[in-house]
Amino acid sequence: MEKTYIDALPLTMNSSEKQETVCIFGTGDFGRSLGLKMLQCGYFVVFGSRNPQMTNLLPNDAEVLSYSEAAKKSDIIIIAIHREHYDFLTELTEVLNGKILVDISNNLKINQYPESNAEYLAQLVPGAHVVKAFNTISAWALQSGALDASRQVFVCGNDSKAKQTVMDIVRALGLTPLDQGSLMAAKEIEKYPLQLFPMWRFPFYLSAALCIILFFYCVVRDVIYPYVYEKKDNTFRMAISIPNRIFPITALTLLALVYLPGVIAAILQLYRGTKYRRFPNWLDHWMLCRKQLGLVALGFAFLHVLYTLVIPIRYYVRWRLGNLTATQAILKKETPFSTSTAWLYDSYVALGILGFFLFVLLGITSLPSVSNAVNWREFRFVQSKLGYLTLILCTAHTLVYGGKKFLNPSNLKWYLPAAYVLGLIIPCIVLVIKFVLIMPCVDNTLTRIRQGWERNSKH
Ligand SMILES: Cc1cc2nc3c(=O)[nH]c(=O)nc-3n(C[C@H](O)[C@H](O)[C@H](O)COP(=O)(O)OP(=O)(O)OC[C@H]3O[C@@H](n4cnc5c(N)ncnc54)[C@H](O)[C@@H]3O)c2cc1C
Ligand SMILES: NC(=O)C1=CN([C@@H]2O[C@H](COP(=O)(O)OP(=O)(O)OC[C@H]3O[C@@H](n4cnc5c(N)ncnc54)[C@H](OP(=O)(O)O)[C@@H]3O)[C@@H](O)[C@H]2O)C=CC1
Ligand code: HEM
Ligand SMILES: [Fe+3]
Repeated sequence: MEKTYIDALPLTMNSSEKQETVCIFGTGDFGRSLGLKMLQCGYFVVFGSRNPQMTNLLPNDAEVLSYSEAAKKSDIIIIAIHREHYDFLTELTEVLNGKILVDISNNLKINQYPESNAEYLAQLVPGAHVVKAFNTISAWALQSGALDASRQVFVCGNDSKAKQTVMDIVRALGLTPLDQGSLMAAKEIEKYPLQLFPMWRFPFYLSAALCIILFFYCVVRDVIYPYVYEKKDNTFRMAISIPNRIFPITALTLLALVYLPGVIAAILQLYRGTKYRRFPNWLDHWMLCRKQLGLVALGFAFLHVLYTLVIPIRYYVRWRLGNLTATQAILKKETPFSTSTAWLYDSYVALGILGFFLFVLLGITSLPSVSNAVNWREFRFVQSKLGYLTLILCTAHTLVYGGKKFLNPSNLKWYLPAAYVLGLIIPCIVLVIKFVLIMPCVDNTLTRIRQGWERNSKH
């Protein structure tokens, strides 16, 4: 028989200690991958199968029996079968009674059934202890070892001893068990593998909407307006200069929206005079998505820096510079050096660089390997204190860039101000309110509330 890759693997450790036996129902993708992993981690595995003689894909150290025979061999039975095929388990209630049944199943869509698969299994075999686990791990990741993405195994069950036993197996396989409580949590756990970036949706939709609105705004001001009034074809601006307005303004707006909920939370806590009331759902959800908002903002800031780097090599910039020089040479006219303008340009670029530096630092601290290495106070110092400093620097960068243009009526086109003015609205609101909140009289009250003081305390 040709050597399959399975034979080559050093499957079981030659340990004298008693190998715990685990039974796996189902010899499909997941059953096989989990069985192989368990053998490698020192367990003895018995497979239950409809056709025990078909064992070529299974590790040779494993035993393959009929479902009823296999169930007798172990107190722990992992059901690696689709929920649709559970009904045969009702014929095995005798032998399954008192045993731990591990439900690992997922469905194809959220809320496909009224109850979770694990609760359905508990209804089918009421005498067994059903524990939900492993459903967020993929068979492929188990097999290939590329578990970095999903090392976490969400576990829930009504019998704490049974849950502990399963969590010990999860740890023995080198995975991280997360106790989610009673079997009622199974419904939520079965949703996890079906969700697609749940916390990234709001930031993505918001930034897409911002980019679209800003694109049309800039096209009206920078392309249509000059065409109507000066017959100038500025359509080429849509390649670099308009994106280099859209991206930084989106980055700045999103950055401000990261800190706006903290400010709203503070105002709510001051207004209510307590911290013991839940925030409205929209604010809670917004708070929970701040990391994703911040990282998307950082992405746009990176784009802005890249687009800015290419400004000097753009044909339009070099043409304009060359033209200006030639005109000055012909007219023998020189533009006197203006220190204030030099100051203005260098300072706004310097502010942008410093803002961007801190922005990247925020991004680095949000990497799990870094955020796990700092304590909560350090994390909050970076994320909150330095976060606000980032917002201040980037807002100042934009304000100084706008400089005097801001007040110049000729800058209005069809009464529309320059796009960067729109980008300054939310950051300035956040910074002004934050400035009020850190006033000692306000800050002391807020700190007391956050330490548990209540204005209308009942005790
Ligand atoms: C690039 C980048 C990366 C980021 N990465 C992360 C990240 O990894 N993790 C992260 O959390 N944020 C991240 N953020 C978002 C932001 O930096 C943090 O959320 C930061 O802590 C917000 O600070 P804050 O002062 O606005 O509010 P906070 O410091 O969160 O809160 C201000 C006050 O509000 C109260 N409060 C806060 N949340 C609640 C709540 N849910 N219920 C009741 N009271 C509450 C607290 O008492 C707190 O003192 C990132 C931002 C950026 C730009
Ligand atoms: N694949 C994955 O990455 C993951 C799978 N899961 C869950 O694990 C369970 C198994 O998934 P997977 O291994 O991929 O599925 P497969 O279809 O590959 O295997 C299912 C196994 O169930 C057994 N079975 C028992 N009765 C029936 C029946 N009537 N019809 C068909 N098969 C039957 C079969 O084993 P036999 O022929 O030996 O009886 C079959 O091999 C599912 O609940 C799935 O949601 C969870 C996380 C990830
Ligand atoms: C290395 C860092 C940075 C550099 C060198 C830089 C440089 C520049 C330059 C040269 C401009 C003018 C662009 C033009 O005239 O076409 C500009 C505009 C702008 N920058 Fe930056 N910047 C940096 C970081 C940032 C960051 C981090 C933000 C905000 C999060 C930001 C927000 C803006 C905004 C809003 C504008 C105005 C865009 C417009 O309306 O034209 N910049 N920046
Ligand atoms: Fe969410």
